Amino acid sequence: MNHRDTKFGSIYNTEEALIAFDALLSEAKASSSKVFFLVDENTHEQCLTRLLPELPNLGEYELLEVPPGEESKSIEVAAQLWSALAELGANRQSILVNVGGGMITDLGGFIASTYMRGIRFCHIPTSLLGMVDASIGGKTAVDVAGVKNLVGAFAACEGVFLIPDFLETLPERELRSGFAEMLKHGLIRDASHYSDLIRTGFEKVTPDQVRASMNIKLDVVESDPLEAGARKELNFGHTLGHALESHFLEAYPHDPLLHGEAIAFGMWLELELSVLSGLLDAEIAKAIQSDIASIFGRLALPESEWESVTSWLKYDKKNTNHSVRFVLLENVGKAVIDCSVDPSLIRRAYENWQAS
Ligand SMILES: O=C(O)C(=O)C[C@@H](O)[C@H](O)[C@H](O)COP(=O)(O)O
Repeated sequence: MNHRDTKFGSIYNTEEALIAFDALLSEAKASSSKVFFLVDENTHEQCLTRLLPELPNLGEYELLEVPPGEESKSIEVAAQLWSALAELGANRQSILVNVGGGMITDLGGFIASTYMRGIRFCHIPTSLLGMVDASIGGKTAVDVAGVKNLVGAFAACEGVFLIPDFLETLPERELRSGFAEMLKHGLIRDASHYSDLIRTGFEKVTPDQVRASMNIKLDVVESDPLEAGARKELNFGHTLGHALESHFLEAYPHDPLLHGEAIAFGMWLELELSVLSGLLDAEIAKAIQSDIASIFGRLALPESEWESVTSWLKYDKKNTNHSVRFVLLENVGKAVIDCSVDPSLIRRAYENWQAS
């Protein structure tokens, strides 16, 4: 089978994914393990209804549904789901199947790894971001007090079943959001992956490119599963990106930035910081920043809002002794972790961004 076994579960690709998932269901049926699907309203309608008829071994199952959007990735929704699992008779033999984007796989992974101190779970990522990033590597989390992924745990799932056909169900904005994480993989580890993606564009992303991006993430995660060092590279664009995302969730709850959009702007800013810190050639940064702007547009952010954005930096998990640590680039494909940056440079990066 064309799959890759990892410390955080096996990854099954394309044609093999349905067969492998059906085999898991068959095993669950044989051992009378109760199966629960976690979906949001969109993935229920557009993905689960397409998936279920393809599964000859699907027996009885229970459905858990949450509203779409980052607001569902909360401790309150997690508590409702724990209660629902208990009421529906979930036990240590049960398996939770998370069908959705990053919000569903982060949330579902979190409730499964904590319910009864951990039940089996697997992911069927339906968004580009879920496929190349969120479903891989065992990070589970909910947002607390507005802080992205503040509470969670590393937990291994039974498997990630990758069905690229689900990309057809995605609105353009979601596809573009996931593309940001693919660009990130190229920027931190593989210049040719980056150029290939820029040549293709997010609208025409191919299953091969999805697999290539996923494999970059897997290589990083396998080398440092618990983020003691190299895995921090995957946080390029996320220090300021998460701060932007938290600010928008708080200030514009009905029109927040998507995760990948925030990360794209975060990467623009952290490229600028890489130049201002003397690590990266300004021309190289300018070319990538122009790629980012042509895909994600520009974001006008008044100074008063920038103050709010920077106030979220104190919660970043990479901080050391209360000092913010960035992941910067010294070249395309070469990231540097644990970079401390003078606050005046962060301010200049913002000013240059707004003037660009
Ligand atoms: O898997 C990782 O490690 C990452 O940092 C990948 C990120 O793209 C991803 O968004 C992750 O969920 C962010 O994690 P966090 O540790 O910064 O909350």
